Amino acid sequence: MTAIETETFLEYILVEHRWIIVMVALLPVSLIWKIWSTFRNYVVFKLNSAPKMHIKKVKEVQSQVKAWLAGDRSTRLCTARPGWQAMSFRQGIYKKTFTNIKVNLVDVLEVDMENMTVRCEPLVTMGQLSRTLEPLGLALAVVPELDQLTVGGLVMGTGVESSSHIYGLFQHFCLQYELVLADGSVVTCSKDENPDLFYAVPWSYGTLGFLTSAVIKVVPAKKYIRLEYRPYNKLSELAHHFVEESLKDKPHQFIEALLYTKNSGVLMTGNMVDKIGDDGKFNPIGKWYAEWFFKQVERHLTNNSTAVEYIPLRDYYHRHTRSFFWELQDIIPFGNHPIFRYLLGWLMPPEVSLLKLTQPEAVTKLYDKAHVIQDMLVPVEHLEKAIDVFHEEIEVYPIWLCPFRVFNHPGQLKIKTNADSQMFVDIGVYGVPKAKGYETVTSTRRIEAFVSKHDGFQMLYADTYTTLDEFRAMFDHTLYDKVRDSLPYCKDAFPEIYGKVNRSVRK
Ligand SMILES: Cc1cc2nc3c(=O)[nH]c(=O)nc-3n(C[C@H](O)[C@H](O)[C@H](O)COP(=O)(O)OP(=O)(O)OC[C@H]3O[C@@H](n4cnc5c(N)ncnc54)[C@H](O)[C@@H]3O)c2cc1C
Ligand SMILES: NC(=O)C1=CN([C@@H]2O[C@H](COP(=O)(O)OP(=O)(O)OC[C@H]3O[C@@H](n4cnc5c(N)ncnc54)[C@H](OP(=O)(O)O)[C@@H]3O)[C@@H](O)[C@H]2O)C=CC1
Ligand SMILES: CC(C)=CCC[C@@H](C)[C@H]1CC[C@@]2(C)C3=C(CC[C@]12C)[C@@]1(C)CC[C@H](O)C(C)(C)[C@@H]1CC3
Repeated sequence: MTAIETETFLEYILVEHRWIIVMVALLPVSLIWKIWSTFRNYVVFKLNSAPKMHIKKVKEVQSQVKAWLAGDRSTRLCTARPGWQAMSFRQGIYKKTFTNIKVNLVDVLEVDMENMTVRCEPLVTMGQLSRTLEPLGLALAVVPELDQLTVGGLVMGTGVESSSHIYGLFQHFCLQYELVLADGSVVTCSKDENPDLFYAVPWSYGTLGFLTSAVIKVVPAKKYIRLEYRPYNKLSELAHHFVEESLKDKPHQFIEALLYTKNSGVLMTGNMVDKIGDDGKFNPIGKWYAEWFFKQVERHLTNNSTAVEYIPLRDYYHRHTRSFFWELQDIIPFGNHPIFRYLLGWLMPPEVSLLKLTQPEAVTKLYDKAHVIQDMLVPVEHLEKAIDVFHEEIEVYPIWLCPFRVFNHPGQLKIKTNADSQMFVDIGVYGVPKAKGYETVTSTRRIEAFVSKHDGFQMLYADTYTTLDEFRAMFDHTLYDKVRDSLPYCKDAFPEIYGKVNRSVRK
């Protein structure tokens, strides 16, 4: 990485040898935190008190909003969840000036086996949910892979994973939302009840109301994933098969690809199975001693032959958690070394919140200057062209490729076709850019322009450098504006989406 000036000795250690702080302080504290939250979840569940408490907890949210309403309304509203706890690189500066509403709703409320749904409060995490559903033989239709992602963040933002080519984004398999609005009322919405609000909530980033629960579709789950790895040494071939697999009438249940260079990558297709077959080996990739998943996948490229493995379901869902995709290698460079894995692998990964809390200004500057974290969503037919552009502008590998379907619903994600849905690909670039002449703002802006021109979208947990007009051109605000006009006090209480996601309101 580029050298950056540091002011104190502690800062020097944090920048140049961040792993020391991580090993000495963050990993042990993370462990204590994990033990506490597991214990707390267990007690709450055993006492089964959460469903009864839900209405009371929603009333607490309402009374905070009503107190704001009764005041001079000179500030706006956001959740009180501190920025360092959120699963993105940035923290919202607006949290300091807006009135913070405590939405302390952390529980799984109900699993409805008949209707195949789960009702959750917004702070339920993906890890908690997959643990809850697994013993019941169920899973979310799509499980965004990082354990700490929350239902609230995924509903108000978006979620995507390797089964999204079938089920779509997180919003596409959410059936109902319960919200506290700016006038202090509680409403529920679904495709049949308050449909405008229902379709405007996804990608609204908490600018229409506070989510207090969501009903989400679940699917039957099996014990293992049979995963087939297919290496390619030509981008056009990989892209062709990637698109072909995603568009099949009866596609594999999971599709994902990792590109290791512009022309080499591994396509993975998977299906749930109950038994381990004899055409491949059992690989529990979630075990503490297991090699990081993206490193294991890379080996299939070197072997240059198709291979099959059987992976336990939860291990598969959270396969990128232990190494934060490939981001942890910049923080703990020896994190994948066998000695480290066998001795301390069980402590991994460190809590993102603790990493964020202890991140000095100098590291933030370093990431600003010489690190990319972006997910760009483009119609799948532009995959090859997009990789060319990404290679020229950024040159970061591995690249994450995940196909997903966007259904032709009203809302901010407008597709330019009359068909029921359109296939997209999420191109995830995370790492240190190697492209000559890379400059954060100008290069990202060029990529954003390419994505917009090709009817794509940018994921907004990442930094957007678009102007308000460019942003409004990328995301259709017609329904969103209509809903904001119709909801009492909404515009007083919340800024527009852009006001919460643009680079200048985040640090
Ligand atoms: C309907 C339902 C409501 C829940 N409510 C909450 C909640 O309010 N707050 C919270 O923190 N956690 C709740 N949980 C469970 C919780 O999220 C996880 O179980 C928790 O993360 C503990 O995981 P574990 O791996 O330590 O427990 P584990 O012991 O591995 O798994 C959970 C245990 O719960 C049992 N179990 C699962 N579903 C049911 C059910 N419907 N009835 C009886 N037993 C069941 C499983 O058999 C298993 O023994 C709920 C789960 C369900 C299914
Ligand atoms: N695989 C995937 O799909 C991945 C997705 N992500 C992204 O990460 C984000 C989720 O991270 P997470 O830490 O869970 O969420 P965050 O705390 O980052 O919240 C994201 C947004 O949702 C709003 N929000 C959250 N809860 C509520 C609520 N109850 N009511 C109203 N608004 C709410 C927040 O508003 P406020 O600012 O007021 O708190 C914020 O604008 C999403 O944007 C998602 O796209 C990241 C990695 C992987
Ligand atoms: C749509 C998909 C699959 C998105 C995956 C996004 C991940 C790669 C992102 C989400 C959270 C994320 C921004 C994060 C980081 C890297 C990239 C992550 C893991 C890191 C770990 C980079 C190092 C930083 O110092 C810090 C610890 C603050 C962040 C935390 C969040």
